[in-house]
Amino acid sequence: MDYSLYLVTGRHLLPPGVDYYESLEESLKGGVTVVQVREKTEDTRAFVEIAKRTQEICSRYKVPVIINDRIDVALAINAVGVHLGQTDMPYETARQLLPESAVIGLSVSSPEEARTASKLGVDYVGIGPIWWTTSKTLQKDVIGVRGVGAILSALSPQIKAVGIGGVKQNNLIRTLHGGVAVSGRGLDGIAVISEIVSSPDPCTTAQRLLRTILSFIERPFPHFLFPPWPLPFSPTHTPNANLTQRVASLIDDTRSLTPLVHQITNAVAMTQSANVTLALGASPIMATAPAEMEDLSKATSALLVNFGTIGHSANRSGKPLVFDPVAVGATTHRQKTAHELLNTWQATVIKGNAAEIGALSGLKEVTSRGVDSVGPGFSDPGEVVKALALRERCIVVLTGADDWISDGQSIIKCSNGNLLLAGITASGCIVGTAIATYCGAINILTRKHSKVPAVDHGNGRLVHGDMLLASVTGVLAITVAAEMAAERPDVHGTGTFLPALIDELGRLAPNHILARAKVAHIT
Ligand SMILES: Cc1ncc(COP(=O)(O)OP(=O)(O)O)c(N)n1
Ligand SMILES: Cc1nc(C(=O)O)sc1CCOP(=O)(O)O
Repeated sequence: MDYSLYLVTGRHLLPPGVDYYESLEESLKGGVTVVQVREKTEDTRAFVEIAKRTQEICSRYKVPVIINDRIDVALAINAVGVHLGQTDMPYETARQLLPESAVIGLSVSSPEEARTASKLGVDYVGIGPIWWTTSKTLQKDVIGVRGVGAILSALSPQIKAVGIGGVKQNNLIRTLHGGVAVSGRGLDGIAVISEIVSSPDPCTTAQRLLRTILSFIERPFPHFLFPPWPLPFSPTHTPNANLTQRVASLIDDTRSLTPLVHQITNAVAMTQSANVTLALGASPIMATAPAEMEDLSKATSALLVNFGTIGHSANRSGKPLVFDPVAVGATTHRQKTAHELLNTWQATVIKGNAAEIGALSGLKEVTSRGVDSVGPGFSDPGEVVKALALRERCIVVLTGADDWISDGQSIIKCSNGNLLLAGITASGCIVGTAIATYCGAINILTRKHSKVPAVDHGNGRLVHGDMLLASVTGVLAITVAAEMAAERPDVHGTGTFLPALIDELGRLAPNHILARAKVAHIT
């Protein structure tokens, strides 16, 4: 069975005047790999008739047919198998009634149901509902892509898995990219009704869906979010150059690339963030009107957002998205919003202090007091960032006395900085600004040198370039400049420190990084 593009039929959702069998044939031409006949209102005789004709058409394309719920109909037409819900006939009974070779799938919507399905030894599971859908009245909560990840983590690796519920072309990449277990296991396919059935051109729609699905399922780097291919940034870079050398060069390159960095941030941080962007040689734009987000996402190099709902445009345009979950642990509202956001768009980098990263990770070692962190700190901060990076499929940056950065594989510890940094407002925000600036610069460089199109989801990547390097560079730029500022004779406290910091960021050069950076590659 090839589960890549699993069509569940829905005759009630066909466009007016479109014949079901013609639409089915078009979707098969487009590459649908398995068809489930789902009839909720027809009587048995009509169901059998529809299933039989469906099977005749599918057999011409060598595509297997599965029957929804009804063992008797599956037996009547000698279907390849059945799909059962949690309240349908028990799996064990269906197994006894059906031929040994029959494929049996089960719907699951929680890790517990996935563990039960694993014990039963079903052939595949349908995981959902991933997104909201009107194709059926949902009895369960939407699980989101992170729910898919949790279910896949609980599922036996032998059991195949398709995702279902509200999957459309515009959320397919997020679904496949985000719906991944911590082990790196992803979905084996996507099941859809309306996106194909209601399409005026089911063949083209199926083709497009399949192309994207295959780019993820056959992805060459299954465990990497950002494959560490060598990036020929400039003549000063060699693929094997060490991290500090590459950071130093990126700081230099950014001044000539002048990335346009879109930032949606707190009023208190806005001026500072804009000044830091300028000092790093980039260009800030602090627009907030929702109506201009789509246009801006095409022109900008990166987006930094604390709380907002505009991440989709950046994802669609293939631009890096830095998420700063400011004080996420401080209120239930912020926690709910952060989870909703992370469910619906893909962050490239999440940056936070210990309380923010702890809240997103569900850890209690550090808690929030407003925007600040209180508590003993994490016993193993490297593992905390690594685990969150794996879960959220992005880079995670934990700021503090030491800064910890991980892409889910490597853990990097940076130990620069000065206590005065903690004394100015929005110091965390400006680290986000610097990271977004370097993500933007890397995005420009990668596109320029590897000649990838503006948006290329062909190989399952949302953004191109080494965003781990960008994150380390952002952290080092601020912390090294902070050391330089604090050492100046004209700096006497936080009041004089802030303008000095902007000055030092403005003159920050590769030699400062090379002389001062304290970077440890933990793994
Ligand atoms: C592939 C796939 N996954 C899930 C379902 C849902 O099945 P079920 O829970 O039985 O709900 P109904 O389809 O019967 O409404 C499915 N049909 N296919
Ligand atoms: C049949 C079905 N089962 C679901 C589940 O979550 O178990 S969601 C769903 C409907 C899928 O249709 P569409 O692709 O149009 O959203």
